[in-house]
Amino acid sequence: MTAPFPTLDSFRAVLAAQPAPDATAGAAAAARNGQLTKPPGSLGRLEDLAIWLAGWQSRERPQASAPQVVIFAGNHGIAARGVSAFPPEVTVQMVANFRHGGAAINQLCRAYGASMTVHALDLDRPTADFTASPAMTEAEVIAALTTGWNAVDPKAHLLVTGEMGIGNTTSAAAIAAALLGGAPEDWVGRGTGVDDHGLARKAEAVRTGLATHAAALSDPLQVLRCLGGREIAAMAGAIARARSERIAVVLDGFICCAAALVLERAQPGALDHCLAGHISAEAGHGRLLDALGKQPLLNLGLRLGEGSGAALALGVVQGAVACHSGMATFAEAGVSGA
Ligand SMILES: O=C(O)c1ccc[n+]([C@@H]2O[C@H](COP(=O)([O-])O)[C@@H](O)[C@H]2O)c1
Ligand SMILES: Cc1cc2nc[nH]c2cc1C
Repeated sequence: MTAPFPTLDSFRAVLAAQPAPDATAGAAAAARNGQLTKPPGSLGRLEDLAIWLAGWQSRERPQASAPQVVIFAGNHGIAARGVSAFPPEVTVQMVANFRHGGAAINQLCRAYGASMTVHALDLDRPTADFTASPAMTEAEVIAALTTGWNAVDPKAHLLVTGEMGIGNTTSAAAIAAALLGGAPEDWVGRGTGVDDHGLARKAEAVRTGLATHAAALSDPLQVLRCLGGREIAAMAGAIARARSERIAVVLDGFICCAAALVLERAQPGALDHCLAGHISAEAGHGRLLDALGKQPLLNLGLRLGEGSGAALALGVVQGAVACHSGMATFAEAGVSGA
């Protein structure tokens, strides 16, 4: 299927016409939850998770055995400004590692029974350095959104969007600063491990980028085009497609959430089908999650990206679904109620 948005304005229209969860299925799942052999509420957030997922999947008993992980890779012009601890060639090298099964995300996909696809977006053609000109043309950002849109398997029970892109924490920080305000220093972090000088170069790059594109920043989709990257746009496209298929999404770290933020700002409520898988160690992620109104499932100090924190959270969702669908009711088990 080709994506139904040849322009950013048509993508905006797609976002404005997305489906809602099925309240009847949610109510049926909540009723079942109330009958299960446990004190009411004793499974905490697992109960809410299963009920929420039932609404999106339109079934009383939700499923989580067939999750999909999509990994998008992109290269960034901003990387030439000394904003990463690693050189840009690592992006293409890690794509090869993903394809050979050697990365962390490959192991986590195996652990949780997730399928995984890897999408390298024009790696030999980095985006423009956003301090000087827009990172992407409209055609380029549409192409990346379309790659993301088309990467989603409509049969998946859940979606994780992951990324790989040297320099992309600077791009994500610029997006967050543009859409949420605050100082560049509030949004830049150590990324792959930059020192204090690298951190200062990141803040300076964000400051210059915001000044260069000031006239365009009132439109979230222009923020994505001017300050984003191809893998960031592809994640936004995949998250939007998942919503159109009513597939719930588990968000990953700082870069994934910056992509998601673009959708939320373009269309409030666009992330109702998303949950925060984890809080990453990247400095601005907690503030970003607060702005999205999402409470992370896990806090493990991860700062890897590539969908790893969200993939780990798949295990929690699978636990929630296993309890909801497999437990006996008080009546079935002959257990006395309160
Ligand atoms: O997911 C996160 O929160 C996260 C935090 C720090 C770094 N990363 C990963 O590291 C890369 C970006 O870091 P950097 O220093 O090159 O901007 C990119 O490939 C991300 O997947 C990811
Ligand atoms: C080695 C390496 C692996 C990664 N995976 C996601 N981002 C990454 C960044 C680096 C540098």
